[in-house]
Amino acid sequence: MENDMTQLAALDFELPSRNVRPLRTRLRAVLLGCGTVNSGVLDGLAEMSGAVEVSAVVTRRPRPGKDGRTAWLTDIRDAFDTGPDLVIDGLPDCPAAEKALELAVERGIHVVSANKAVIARRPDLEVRARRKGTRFVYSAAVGGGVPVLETVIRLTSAGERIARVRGVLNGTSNFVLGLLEQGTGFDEAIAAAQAAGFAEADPSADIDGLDAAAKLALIARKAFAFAPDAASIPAQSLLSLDPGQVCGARENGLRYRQLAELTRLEDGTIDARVSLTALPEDHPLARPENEENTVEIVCESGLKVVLHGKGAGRSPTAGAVLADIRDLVEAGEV
Ligand SMILES: NC(=O)C1=CN([C@@H]2O[C@H](COP(=O)(O)OP(=O)(O)OC[C@H]3O[C@@H](n4cnc5c(N)ncnc54)[C@H](OP(=O)(O)O)[C@@H]3O)[C@@H](O)[C@H]2O)C=CC1
Ligand SMILES: N[C@@H](CCO)C(=O)O
Repeated sequence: MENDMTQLAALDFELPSRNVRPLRTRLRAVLLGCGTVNSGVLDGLAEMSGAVEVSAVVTRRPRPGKDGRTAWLTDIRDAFDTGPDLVIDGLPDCPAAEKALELAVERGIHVVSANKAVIARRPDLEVRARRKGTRFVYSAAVGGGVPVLETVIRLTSAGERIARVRGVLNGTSNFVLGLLEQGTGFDEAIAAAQAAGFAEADPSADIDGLDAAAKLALIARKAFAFAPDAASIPAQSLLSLDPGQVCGARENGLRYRQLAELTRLEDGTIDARVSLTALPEDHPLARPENEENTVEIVCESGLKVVLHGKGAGRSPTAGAVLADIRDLVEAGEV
């Protein structure tokens, strides 16, 4: 057959380039943590045409003292004393992170965070930031590079009522299940997820479904204006599965997935759960491989949106953090 592609006439239209377009404002930022996520953010900020000056980076272990205009510190309060407009939180779930976000909100500093555990546990921080008129955004906290919260927000802004959100929201558990299917042992599989930078500082959060539950709590805020307690969301641990069961299921055309689910019930209440489910291998939610996430959003109108992509790791997650930063700078709020 001849080439059957339609030739489209090109209009004179200049595509915007995010890399070269100068941003309107310049802001001072503090990076909390410089591990998997924030090391990628730091690299990305260097390419933002000088729109963001990093006044300090805080890590747990000391690093060389000063790098250009950036101070490398181990004390979070010292970093706040550099007078940031923005705090970029790439800390693990820990009391220091919770205190840092409290301090940022108290001082009227904008927050971009990837720290779903802390944000889920402390809905008051977002509420207080909103009252103060400062940004408190966390796109990277759910789905890594997959725009889950962004899509939910967009759908509700368009007047859609969300009925259900369901999918694989934890990259580590998916990665581990994939290795178990191939006969790898549990400990080895978790160690591989840690080495790849997918797992939480305490990987039991991934394995026991707590990370997925925290993500459901954040989705519920945007989908239903409701802040459930993530700790009360029932979650089934991967440890309840025998690795042989995972292998055996695969041989029979089934794939175990850690499924996170949020449903608006007829009486208006919200049901949330994280469970391990053996799905037929051609089921759309069986599709994510390795650290990928797949999420289905169903609206009462019948509209269904399926999102799929890398749910964890340096580059996709840093990309989502950088997009939040760029939105903030472009909005000219700093
Ligand atoms: N990794 C991923 O794929 C994703 C992670 N997230 C979230 O992003 C956040 C960061 O994750 P990730 O980058 O993987 O974590 P890492 O463990 O790679 O990095 C954590 C960083 O925080 C620093 N740190 C830890 N505790 C303290 C403390 N008490 N005071 C000062 N600094 C501290 C560490 O310092 P040091 O370097 O000295 O150890 C390190 O630089 C977490 O909340 C995670 O849930 C969200 C989406 C995806
Ligand atoms: N530990 C998380 C990081 C991304 O949120 C995961 O594996 O999904």
